[in-house]
Amino acid sequence: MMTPQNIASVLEILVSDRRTRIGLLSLASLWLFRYAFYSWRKSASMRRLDQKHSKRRQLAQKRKDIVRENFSKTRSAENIANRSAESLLADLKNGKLSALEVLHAFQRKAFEVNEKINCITEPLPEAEERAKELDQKADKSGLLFGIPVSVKESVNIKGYDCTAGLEAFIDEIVDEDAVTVQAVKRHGGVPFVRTNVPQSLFSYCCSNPLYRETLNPQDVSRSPGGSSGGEGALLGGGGSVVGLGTDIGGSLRVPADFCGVYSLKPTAGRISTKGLLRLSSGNLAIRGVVGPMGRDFKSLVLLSRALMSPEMLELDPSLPHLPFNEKEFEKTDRLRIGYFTFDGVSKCQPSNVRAVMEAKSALEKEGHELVPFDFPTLMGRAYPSADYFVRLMVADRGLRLAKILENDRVEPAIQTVVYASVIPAWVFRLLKKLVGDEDRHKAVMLSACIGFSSIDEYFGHVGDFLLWKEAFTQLWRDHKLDAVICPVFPSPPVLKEIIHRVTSLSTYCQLYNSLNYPAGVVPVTKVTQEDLDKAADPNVFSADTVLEKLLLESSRNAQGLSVGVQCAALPFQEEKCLRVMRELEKGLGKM
Ligand SMILES: CCCCCCCCCCCCCCCCCC(=O)NCCO
Repeated sequence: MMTPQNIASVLEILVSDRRTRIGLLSLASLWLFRYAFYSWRKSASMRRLDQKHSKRRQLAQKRKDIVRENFSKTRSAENIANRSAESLLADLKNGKLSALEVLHAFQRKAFEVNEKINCITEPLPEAEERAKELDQKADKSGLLFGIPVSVKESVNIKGYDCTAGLEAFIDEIVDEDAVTVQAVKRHGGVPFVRTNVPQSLFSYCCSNPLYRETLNPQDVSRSPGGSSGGEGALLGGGGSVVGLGTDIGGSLRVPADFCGVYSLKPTAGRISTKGLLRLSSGNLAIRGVVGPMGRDFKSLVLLSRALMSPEMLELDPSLPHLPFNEKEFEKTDRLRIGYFTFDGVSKCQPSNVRAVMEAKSALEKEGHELVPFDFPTLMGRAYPSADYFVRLMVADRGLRLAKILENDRVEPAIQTVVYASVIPAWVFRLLKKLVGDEDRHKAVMLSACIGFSSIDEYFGHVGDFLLWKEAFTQLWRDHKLDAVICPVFPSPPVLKEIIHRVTSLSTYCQLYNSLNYPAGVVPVTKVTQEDLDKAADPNVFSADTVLEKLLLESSRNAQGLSVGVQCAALPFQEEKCLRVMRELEKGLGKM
């Protein structure tokens, strides 16, 4: 038996022998040398990385200086940046406003907002020339003529690197604008700033080692959400009126909800994704999309029209020929709309349930029929929807992401994906057995960590996923629904300290990515003290899972923050989706 005495005597024998002593010493020195070498190599590579970041930030600063000098020449025009795209467009077309003065007003405002919440990565100095060119034009017919448009950093802009905060892409200059940016330009839009994102876009945060953290314009202790967080924050802060974001699991919708603005996640295949950072483009089960965001509803519609215009279709002929259908959007007949406030996975706090119920009343006021659509109960349980989503999102067990991040600093939000990928799947399989299904969020995450042991298993899973999608659509048809309204997120905007932990709570958004249905966000209400009192009362609301408890903590002092609602329609029915959003706006008295 190994007692301390035994060990001591073995050690004594070992060190008493000269050759063993030399051998042990050599081994120890070798190990020390190796350790020192790797530590030196790691710190040298981190120093190189810091230099690379700092050089890139200097370039962004240079661009800021150029732009600041340009807009400083024009007098301050706060009232221009406050106006909707529709009202600006009218004056740009009748010549009361020039594209250059509108651009300068938005640049000034965007810089002002950026000082407080760090939402732009850099401005686009070439916007100055573009605005001047537009001012020389006799033909002012574009849908976005002279309107400044902000663009998420991961959307390609010719002459810039699109990094998503990843070291691997710094200084990789792209040679063509994304199709959506080209479409914006064809319609006379003026891309003017690039907005911040979380590292890799694979989270609902908005922080990366290169451009650092963006804060929520409504409350700087909170996150603007992600991944189109810089966009949401800039729009919510008033520094832009329309912008481009992307979404594979809620990235257009969570930031819109958290920042009190509007967005539309289109059906994958409706708007061209050519020219987006290709991080998850190989995932054909859950497809990433690019879509519009707006400070107000009409501005959102304006950009939606441009992004679904014949001009966009001409730029990407691989898409089905479905130009924006004005007739469908303008229809006024009575709609049958389903609603739900629990998806079977993430329990909504009282403020978020109330938002849906107020949206329901608003739509009823406009003459529409609202019916409960309790799909989790009707389909057995909704747990599979979240489970399908996460498992398919990391079907490679995060290996691709881990490889891209090999020489990078890794943000907390994606550390789980990167570090869990080196742990064998059987460990998670065992853990899942031990933990069970009671904590729904833990169970979903553990499923994701297990991944697939063969392509055969993966194909089988995708096959089941397709059947689940069919069953959902059938249920929708059985209920004769035109659309559905539901929460965007289960709580008000989240504190920045915990935003990296909410991945498995964003199930209301992920649902429509799994289904590939269009879904838009409308801000409906603001959190009240009464909502918070109800949330804190265990007789009214009980948080079930560890993460729901965390969210509840995070909602303290959230009074006054915006809460939105999602409106969804069947695939390729973006116009109907926007129509429901319009009806909701009317019912809420905003139009
Ligand atoms: C061994 C594998 C470890 C995985 C553990 C962690 C599970 C993560 C589950 C999946 C995460 C999915 C996050 C999706 C966020 C999407 C945000 C978004 O919409 N981004 C836009 C991209 O254009």
